[in-house]
Amino acid sequence: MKKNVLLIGTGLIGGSISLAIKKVHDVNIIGFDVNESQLEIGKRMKILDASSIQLKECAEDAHLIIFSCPVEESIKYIHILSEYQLREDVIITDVGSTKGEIMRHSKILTDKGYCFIGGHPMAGSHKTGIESAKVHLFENAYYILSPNEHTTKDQIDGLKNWLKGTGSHFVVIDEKTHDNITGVVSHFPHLIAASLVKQVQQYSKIEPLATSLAAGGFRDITRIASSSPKMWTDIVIQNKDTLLSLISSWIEDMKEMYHLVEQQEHEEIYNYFKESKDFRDNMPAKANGAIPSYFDLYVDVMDRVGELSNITTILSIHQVSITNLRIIESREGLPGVLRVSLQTEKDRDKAKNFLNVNGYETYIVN
Ligand SMILES: NC(=O)C1=CN([C@@H]2O[C@H](COP(=O)(O)OP(=O)(O)OC[C@H]3O[C@@H](n4cnc5c(N)ncnc54)[C@H](O)[C@@H]3O)[C@@H](O)[C@H]2O)C=CC1
Ligand SMILES: O=C(O)C(=O)Cc1ccc(O)cc1
Repeated sequence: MKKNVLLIGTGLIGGSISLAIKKVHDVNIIGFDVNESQLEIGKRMKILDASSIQLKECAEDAHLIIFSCPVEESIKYIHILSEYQLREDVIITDVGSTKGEIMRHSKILTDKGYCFIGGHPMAGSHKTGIESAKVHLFENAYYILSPNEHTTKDQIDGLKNWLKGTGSHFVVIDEKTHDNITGVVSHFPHLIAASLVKQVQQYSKIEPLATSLAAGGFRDITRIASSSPKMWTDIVIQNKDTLLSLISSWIEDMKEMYHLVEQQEHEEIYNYFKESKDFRDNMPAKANGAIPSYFDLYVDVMDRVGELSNITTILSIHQVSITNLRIIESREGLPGVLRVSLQTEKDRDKAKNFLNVNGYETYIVN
Protein backbone atom coordinates (compact mmCIF):
# COMPACT_ATOMS: atom_id res chain seq x y z
CA MET A 1 0.00 0.00 0.00
CA LYS A 2 1.34 3.43 -0.96
CA LYS A 3 1.66 5.96 1.83
CA ASN A 4 -0.36 9.18 1.64
CA VAL A 5 1.11 12.66 1.74
CA LEU A 6 -1.23 15.63 2.21
CA LEU A 7 -0.02 19.01 0.93
CA ILE A 8 -2.00 21.96 2.25
CA GLY A 9 -1.16 24.76 -0.19
CA THR A 10 0.05 23.65 -3.59
CA GLY A 11 2.12 26.54 -4.92
CA LEU A 12 5.80 26.94 -5.77
CA ILE A 13 7.14 25.38 -2.58
CA GLY A 14 4.45 22.71 -2.10
CA GLY A 15 4.85 21.64 -5.74
CA SER A 16 8.65 21.53 -5.51
CA ILE A 17 8.53 19.47 -2.30
CA SER A 18 6.07 17.12 -3.94
CA LEU A 19 8.43 16.54 -6.89
CA ALA A 20 11.35 15.96 -4.50
CA ILE A 21 9.33 13.42 -2.48
CA LYS A 22 8.16 11.64 -5.62
CA LYS A 23 11.75 11.36 -6.82
CA VAL A 24 12.56 8.83 -4.08
CA HIS A 25 9.24 7.60 -2.68
CA ASP A 26 6.40 5.75 -4.37
CA VAL A 27 3.60 7.71 -2.72
CA ASN A 28 0.18 9.15 -3.21
CA ILE A 29 0.36 12.93 -3.00
CA ILE A 30 -2.93 14.68 -2.38
CA GLY A 31 -3.24 18.44 -2.73
CA PHE A 32 -5.57 20.74 -0.86
CA ASP A 33 -5.73 24.40 -1.88
CA VAL A 34 -8.22 27.27 -1.84
CA ASN A 35 -7.26 27.96 -5.44
CA GLU A 36 -8.72 25.15 -7.52
CA SER A 37 -6.70 26.03 -10.61
CA GLN A 38 -3.46 25.23 -8.72
CA LEU A 39 -4.82 21.75 -8.05
CA GLU A 40 -5.80 21.25 -11.69
CA ILE A 41 -2.40 22.40 -12.96
CA GLY A 42 -0.66 20.23 -10.34
CA LYS A 43 -2.51 17.12 -11.49
CA ARG A 44 -1.95 17.92 -15.17
CA MET A 45 1.79 18.34 -14.54
CA LYS A 46 1.75 15.05 -12.56
CA ILE A 47 3.05 16.88 -9.48
CA LEU A 48 -0.07 15.85 -7.57
CA ASP A 49 -1.74 12.44 -7.76
CA ALA A 50 -5.08 13.72 -6.56
CA SER A 51 -6.79 16.71 -5.02
CA SER A 52 -9.47 16.91 -2.42
CA ILE A 53 -11.99 19.24 -0.90
CA GLN A 54 -12.50 16.84 2.03
CA LEU A 55 -9.72 17.98 4.33
CA LYS A 56 -10.75 15.84 7.28
CA GLU A 57 -10.77 12.58 5.32
CA CYS A 58 -7.39 13.23 3.68
CA ALA A 59 -5.76 14.44 6.89
CA GLU A 60 -6.92 11.39 8.83
CA ASP A 61 -5.49 9.04 6.14
CA ALA A 62 -2.17 10.87 5.80
CA HIS A 63 1.24 9.57 6.90
CA LEU A 64 2.82 12.96 6.23
CA ILE A 65 1.07 16.35 6.30
CA ILE A 66 2.86 19.45 5.00
CA PHE A 67 1.60 23.00 5.42
CA SER A 68 2.88 24.77 2.32
CA CYS A 69 0.56 27.76 2.35
CA PRO A 70 1.24 31.29 3.71
CA VAL A 71 2.30 31.15 7.38
CA GLU A 72 -0.81 32.78 8.87
CA GLU A 73 -2.94 30.16 7.07
CA SER A 74 -0.78 27.33 8.46
CA ILE A 75 -1.71 28.41 11.98
CA LYS A 76 -5.41 28.15 11.13
CA TYR A 77 -4.84 24.61 9.83
CA ILE A 78 -2.93 23.57 12.95
CA HIS A 79 -6.08 24.31 14.95
CA ILE A 80 -8.38 22.64 12.41
CA LEU A 81 -6.21 19.49 12.37
CA SER A 82 -6.19 19.34 16.16
CA GLU A 83 -9.94 18.53 15.98
CA TYR A 84 -9.37 15.48 13.75
CA GLN A 85 -8.43 11.87 14.57
CA LEU A 86 -5.09 11.73 12.77
CA ARG A 87 -2.92 8.62 12.38
CA GLU A 88 -0.81 8.00 15.49
CA ASP A 89 2.36 7.78 13.39
CA VAL A 90 1.66 10.87 11.27
CA ILE A 91 4.45 13.43 10.86
CA ILE A 92 3.19 16.98 10.49
CA THR A 93 5.53 19.68 9.23
CA ASP A 94 5.50 23.04 7.45
CA VAL A 95 7.73 24.94 5.02
CA GLY A 96 7.05 28.43 6.38
CA SER A 97 9.63 31.21 6.42
CA THR A 98 8.95 31.91 10.12
CA LYS A 99 9.07 29.39 12.93
CA GLY A 100 8.25 31.04 16.29
CA GLU A 101 4.47 31.42 15.93
CA ILE A 102 4.08 28.08 14.16
CA MET A 103 5.94 26.28 16.95
CA ARG A 104 3.93 28.09 19.62
CA HIS A 105 0.58 27.09 18.03
CA SER A 106 1.76 23.56 17.20
CA LYS A 107 1.70 22.80 20.93
CA ILE A 108 -2.00 22.05 20.51
CA LEU A 109 -0.99 19.13 18.25
CA THR A 110 1.92 17.90 20.36
CA ASP A 111 -0.25 18.04 23.49
CA LYS A 112 -2.49 15.53 21.73
CA GLY A 113 0.50 13.27 21.12
CA TYR A 114 1.02 14.14 17.45
CA CYS A 115 4.46 14.78 16.00
CA PHE A 116 4.98 18.30 14.66
CA ILE A 117 8.40 19.34 13.38
CA GLY A 118 8.80 22.85 11.99
CA GLY A 119 10.56 23.06 8.63
CA HIS A 120 11.96 25.74 6.33
CA PRO A 121 13.73 25.01 3.05
CA MET A 122 16.01 28.02 2.65
CA ALA A 123 15.69 28.35 -1.10
CA GLY A 124 13.02 29.53 -3.43
CA SER A 125 12.17 32.33 -5.75
CA HIS A 126 10.09 35.46 -6.19
CA LYS A 127 7.86 33.39 -8.48
CA THR A 128 4.65 31.84 -7.23
CA GLY A 129 2.42 28.95 -8.24
CA ILE A 130 2.77 25.24 -8.88
CA GLU A 131 3.61 25.89 -12.53
CA SER A 132 7.00 27.23 -11.35
CA ALA A 133 7.73 24.17 -9.17
CA LYS A 134 11.14 22.55 -9.72
CA VAL A 135 12.45 19.22 -8.45
CA HIS A 136 15.90 20.70 -7.86
CA LEU A 137 14.75 23.89 -6.13
CA PHE A 138 16.22 22.91 -2.76
CA GLU A 139 19.29 21.02 -3.97
CA ASN A 140 22.31 21.89 -1.79
CA ALA A 141 20.27 24.47 0.13
CA TYR A 142 19.99 24.55 3.91
CA TYR A 143 16.75 23.02 5.17
CA ILE A 144 16.01 24.10 8.73
CA LEU A 145 14.20 21.71 11.06
CA SER A 146 12.82 22.94 14.39
CA PRO A 147 11.75 20.15 16.72
CA ASN A 148 10.21 20.58 20.20
CA GLU A 149 10.96 18.94 23.53
CA HIS A 150 8.84 15.86 22.67
CA THR A 151 10.41 15.18 19.27
CA THR A 152 12.44 11.96 19.10
CA LYS A 153 15.51 11.31 16.96
CA ASP A 154 13.51 8.68 15.05
CA GLN A 155 10.89 11.28 14.15
CA ILE A 156 13.52 13.73 12.89
CA ASP A 157 15.17 10.93 10.90
CA GLY A 158 11.74 9.96 9.58
CA LEU A 159 11.13 13.49 8.29
CA LYS A 160 14.64 13.71 6.81
CA ASN A 161 13.93 10.44 5.04
CA TRP A 162 10.70 11.81 3.54
CA LEU A 163 12.59 14.89 2.36
CA LYS A 164 15.85 13.30 1.20
CA GLY A 165 14.93 13.86 -2.48
CA THR A 166 15.32 17.61 -1.91
CA GLY A 167 19.10 17.10 -1.80
CA SER A 168 19.20 19.71 0.99
CA HIS A 169 21.52 20.02 3.97
CA PHE A 170 19.39 19.61 7.08
CA VAL A 171 20.16 21.86 10.03
CA VAL A 172 18.35 21.51 13.35
CA ILE A 173 17.87 24.81 15.22
CA ASP A 174 15.32 26.26 17.61
CA GLU A 175 12.61 28.61 16.39
CA LYS A 176 13.96 31.75 18.07
CA THR A 177 17.42 31.40 16.52
CA HIS A 178 15.74 30.69 13.20
CA ASP A 179 13.58 33.82 13.30
CA ASN A 180 16.47 36.03 14.37
CA ILE A 181 18.75 34.84 11.57
CA THR A 182 16.13 34.82 8.82
CA GLY A 183 15.01 38.26 10.04
CA VAL A 184 18.49 39.64 9.29
CA VAL A 185 19.32 37.78 6.06
CA SER A 186 15.90 37.46 4.45
CA HIS A 187 12.90 39.23 6.00
CA PHE A 188 14.44 42.65 6.60
CA PRO A 189 16.10 42.73 3.13
CA HIS A 190 12.63 42.15 1.66
CA LEU A 191 11.32 45.22 3.48
CA ILE A 192 14.23 47.27 2.19
CA ALA A 193 13.82 46.02 -1.39
CA ALA A 194 10.14 46.98 -1.34
CA SER A 195 10.99 50.36 0.15
CA LEU A 196 13.62 51.08 -2.53
CA VAL A 197 11.09 50.28 -5.25
CA LYS A 198 8.51 52.54 -3.61
CA GLN A 199 11.04 55.36 -3.51
CA VAL A 200 11.54 55.11 -7.29
CA GLN A 201 7.76 54.88 -7.75
CA GLN A 202 7.28 58.15 -5.83
CA TYR A 203 10.13 59.88 -7.60
CA SER A 204 8.83 58.76 -11.01
CA LYS A 205 5.74 60.89 -10.45
CA ILE A 206 8.04 63.94 -10.53
CA GLU A 207 10.45 62.61 -13.13
CA PRO A 208 8.98 59.76 -15.26
CA LEU A 209 12.38 59.00 -16.82
CA ALA A 210 13.41 57.44 -13.48
CA THR A 211 11.25 54.36 -14.22
CA SER A 212 13.11 53.70 -17.49
CA LEU A 213 16.51 54.23 -15.88
CA ALA A 214 15.62 51.83 -13.06
CA ALA A 215 15.18 49.01 -15.59
CA GLY A 216 18.71 47.54 -15.39
CA GLY A 217 20.80 47.23 -12.23
CA PHE A 218 18.16 48.71 -9.94
CA ARG A 219 15.64 46.14 -11.10
CA ASP A 220 18.15 43.35 -10.45
CA ILE A 221 19.01 44.43 -6.90
CA THR A 222 15.32 44.71 -6.03
CA ARG A 223 14.24 41.39 -7.64
CA ILE A 224 12.80 40.08 -4.38
CA ALA A 225 10.30 42.97 -4.29
CA SER A 226 8.39 40.99 -6.95
CA SER A 227 7.61 38.19 -4.44
CA SER A 228 4.11 37.29 -3.24
CA PRO A 229 2.62 40.18 -1.18
CA LYS A 230 0.41 37.80 0.83
CA MET A 231 3.31 35.52 1.74
CA TRP A 232 5.48 38.46 2.87
CA THR A 233 2.70 40.19 4.81
CA ASP A 234 2.28 37.01 6.86
CA ILE A 235 6.05 36.70 7.42
CA VAL A 236 6.39 40.31 8.59
CA ILE A 237 3.40 39.96 10.94
CA GLN A 238 4.85 36.80 12.49
CA ASN A 239 8.45 37.99 12.89
CA LYS A 240 7.37 41.22 14.55
CA ASP A 241 9.95 41.52 17.37
CA THR A 242 12.98 40.74 15.24
CA LEU A 243 11.85 43.16 12.55
CA LEU A 244 11.07 45.99 14.94
CA SER A 245 14.56 45.72 16.36
CA LEU A 246 16.16 45.61 12.88
CA ILE A 247 14.10 48.55 11.65
CA SER A 248 15.15 50.68 14.60
CA SER A 249 18.84 49.89 14.23
CA TRP A 250 18.56 50.62 10.47
CA ILE A 251 16.96 53.99 11.26
CA GLU A 252 19.90 54.77 13.58
CA ASP A 253 22.34 53.71 10.88
CA MET A 254 20.63 55.92 8.29
CA LYS A 255 20.56 58.84 10.74
CA GLU A 256 24.30 58.43 11.11
CA MET A 257 24.67 58.32 7.32
CA TYR A 258 22.49 61.44 7.05
CA HIS A 259 24.89 63.20 9.35
CA LEU A 260 27.98 61.96 7.47
CA VAL A 261 26.55 63.11 4.13
CA GLU A 262 25.43 66.44 5.54
CA GLN A 263 28.89 67.06 7.06
CA GLN A 264 30.66 65.78 3.91
CA GLU A 265 32.72 63.30 5.96
CA HIS A 266 34.72 61.76 3.08
CA GLU A 267 36.76 59.39 5.19
CA GLU A 268 33.89 57.98 7.21
CA ILE A 269 31.69 57.53 4.16
CA TYR A 270 34.60 55.73 2.47
CA ASN A 271 35.01 53.47 5.52
CA TYR A 272 31.30 52.67 5.53
CA PHE A 273 31.52 51.39 1.95
CA LYS A 274 34.87 49.70 2.50
CA GLU A 275 33.76 47.73 5.57
CA SER A 276 30.64 46.64 3.77
CA LYS A 277 32.60 45.60 0.67
CA ASP A 278 35.20 43.66 2.67
CA PHE A 279 32.57 41.72 4.59
CA ARG A 280 30.56 40.94 1.45
CA ASP A 281 33.64 39.93 -0.56
CA ASN A 282 34.48 37.38 2.13
CA MET A 283 31.05 35.75 2.14
CA PRO A 284 30.93 32.31 0.47
CA ALA A 285 30.06 32.91 -3.19
CA LYS A 286 27.71 29.93 -3.31
CA ALA A 287 24.77 29.32 -0.99
CA ASN A 288 26.15 25.90 -0.01
CA GLY A 289 29.45 27.37 1.15
CA ALA A 290 32.37 24.98 1.12
CA ILE A 291 30.88 22.06 -0.79
CA PRO A 292 30.86 22.07 -4.60
CA SER A 293 33.83 23.01 -6.66
CA TYR A 294 31.76 23.12 -9.84
CA PHE A 295 28.98 25.33 -11.11
CA ASP A 296 25.60 23.92 -12.07
CA LEU A 297 23.26 25.10 -14.78
CA TYR A 298 19.75 23.66 -15.03
CA VAL A 299 18.21 23.40 -18.47
CA ASP A 300 14.56 22.70 -19.23
CA VAL A 301 14.44 20.01 -21.92
CA MET A 302 11.63 18.43 -23.89
CA ASP A 303 11.31 14.67 -24.09
CA ARG A 304 12.53 14.65 -27.74
CA VAL A 305 15.00 12.49 -29.63
CA GLY A 306 18.35 14.23 -30.04
CA GLU A 307 17.77 16.86 -27.36
CA LEU A 308 20.84 15.87 -25.31
CA SER A 309 23.17 15.74 -28.27
CA ASN A 310 21.85 19.12 -29.43
CA ILE A 311 22.79 20.68 -26.10
CA THR A 312 26.24 19.08 -25.93
CA THR A 313 26.90 20.09 -29.56
CA ILE A 314 26.01 23.74 -28.86
CA LEU A 315 28.41 23.75 -25.91
CA SER A 316 31.24 22.00 -27.71
CA ILE A 317 30.98 24.31 -30.76
CA HIS A 318 31.55 27.19 -28.34
CA GLN A 319 34.32 25.30 -26.53
CA VAL A 320 32.57 25.13 -23.20
CA SER A 321 33.68 21.92 -21.50
CA ILE A 322 31.20 20.01 -19.39
CA THR A 323 32.25 18.42 -16.09
CA ASN A 324 29.12 16.39 -15.58
CA LEU A 325 25.73 15.90 -17.17
CA ARG A 326 22.72 14.51 -15.37
CA ILE A 327 19.07 14.18 -16.26
CA ILE A 328 17.46 14.88 -12.92
CA GLU A 329 13.87 14.78 -14.01
CA SER A 330 12.37 13.12 -17.04
CA ARG A 331 8.75 12.21 -17.51
CA GLU A 332 7.27 10.87 -20.71
CA GLY A 333 5.85 13.59 -22.93
CA LEU A 334 6.62 16.33 -20.39
CA PRO A 335 9.50 18.77 -20.06
CA GLY A 336 12.37 17.48 -17.94
CA VAL A 337 15.41 19.06 -16.35
CA LEU A 338 19.04 18.53 -17.28
CA ARG A 339 21.81 19.51 -14.88
CA VAL A 340 24.97 20.62 -16.67
CA SER A 341 27.95 20.99 -14.32
CA LEU A 342 30.77 23.29 -15.37
CA GLN A 343 34.21 23.97 -14.00
CA THR A 344 34.01 27.72 -13.54
CA GLU A 345 31.44 30.44 -13.11
CA LYS A 346 32.65 31.96 -16.38
CA ASP A 347 31.97 28.67 -18.21
CA ARG A 348 28.53 28.52 -16.68
CA ASP A 349 27.73 32.06 -17.83
CA LYS A 350 28.93 31.19 -21.35
CA ALA A 351 26.86 27.99 -21.39
CA LYS A 352 23.79 29.85 -20.16
CA ASN A 353 24.21 32.49 -22.81
CA PHE A 354 24.68 30.07 -25.75
CA LEU A 355 21.81 27.84 -24.64
CA ASN A 356 19.48 30.82 -24.18
CA VAL A 357 20.36 32.09 -27.64
CA ASN A 358 19.41 28.65 -28.98
CA GLY A 359 16.00 28.81 -27.30
CA TYR A 360 16.63 26.82 -24.10
CA GLU A 361 15.33 28.03 -20.76
CA THR A 362 18.08 27.82 -18.12
CA TYR A 363 18.30 28.36 -14.36
CA ILE A 364 21.00 28.88 -11.80
CA VAL A 365 20.09 27.76 -8.30
CA ASN A 366 21.92 29.78 -5.67
N1 LIG B 1 8.67 31.44 -2.15
C1 LIG B 1 9.77 31.08 -1.55
O1 LIG B 1 10.84 31.31 -2.08
C2 LIG B 1 9.72 30.36 -0.24
C3 LIG B 1 8.54 30.26 0.47
N2 LIG B 1 8.51 29.58 1.66
C4 LIG B 1 7.24 29.44 2.38
O2 LIG B 1 6.45 28.55 1.63
C5 LIG B 1 5.07 28.81 1.81
C6 LIG B 1 4.37 28.83 0.47
O3 LIG B 1 4.96 29.79 -0.36
P1 LIG B 1 4.98 29.66 -1.95
O4 LIG B 1 4.81 28.26 -2.36
O5 LIG B 1 6.17 30.40 -2.40
O6 LIG B 1 3.72 30.50 -2.33
P2 LIG B 1 2.67 30.27 -3.52
O7 LIG B 1 1.88 31.53 -3.58
O8 LIG B 1 3.36 29.79 -4.74
O9 LIG B 1 1.77 29.09 -2.95
C7 LIG B 1 0.96 29.20 -1.83
C8 LIG B 1 -0.27 28.34 -2.07
O10 LIG B 1 -1.05 28.33 -0.88
C9 LIG B 1 -2.41 28.43 -1.25
N3 LIG B 1 -3.20 28.95 -0.14
C10 LIG B 1 -3.31 30.23 0.31
N4 LIG B 1 -4.16 30.27 1.35
C11 LIG B 1 -4.59 29.00 1.56
C12 LIG B 1 -5.49 28.40 2.46
N5 LIG B 1 -6.10 29.12 3.41
N6 LIG B 1 -5.72 27.08 2.35
C13 LIG B 1 -5.10 26.32 1.40
N7 LIG B 1 -4.24 26.83 0.52
C14 LIG B 1 -3.99 28.15 0.60
C15 LIG B 1 -2.40 29.38 -2.45
O11 LIG B 1 -3.60 29.26 -3.21
C16 LIG B 1 -1.16 28.88 -3.19
O12 LIG B 1 -1.47 27.86 -4.10
C17 LIG B 1 4.99 30.12 2.60
O13 LIG B 1 4.68 29.82 3.93
C18 LIG B 1 6.40 30.68 2.52
O14 LIG B 1 6.72 31.40 3.69
C19 LIG B 1 9.62 28.96 2.15
C20 LIG B 1 10.80 29.01 1.48
C21 LIG B 1 10.96 29.73 0.23
O1 LIG C 1 13.50 35.12 -4.12
C1 LIG C 1 14.40 34.79 -3.33
O2 LIG C 1 15.58 34.67 -3.69
C2 LIG C 1 14.08 34.47 -1.94
O3 LIG C 1 14.25 35.23 -1.05
C3 LIG C 1 13.59 33.09 -1.74
C4 LIG C 1 13.14 32.80 -0.36
C5 LIG C 1 11.97 33.34 0.12
C6 LIG C 1 11.53 33.01 1.38
C7 LIG C 1 12.25 32.14 2.14
O4 LIG C 1 11.82 31.82 3.36
C8 LIG C 1 13.41 31.55 1.67
C9 LIG C 1 13.85 31.89 0.40
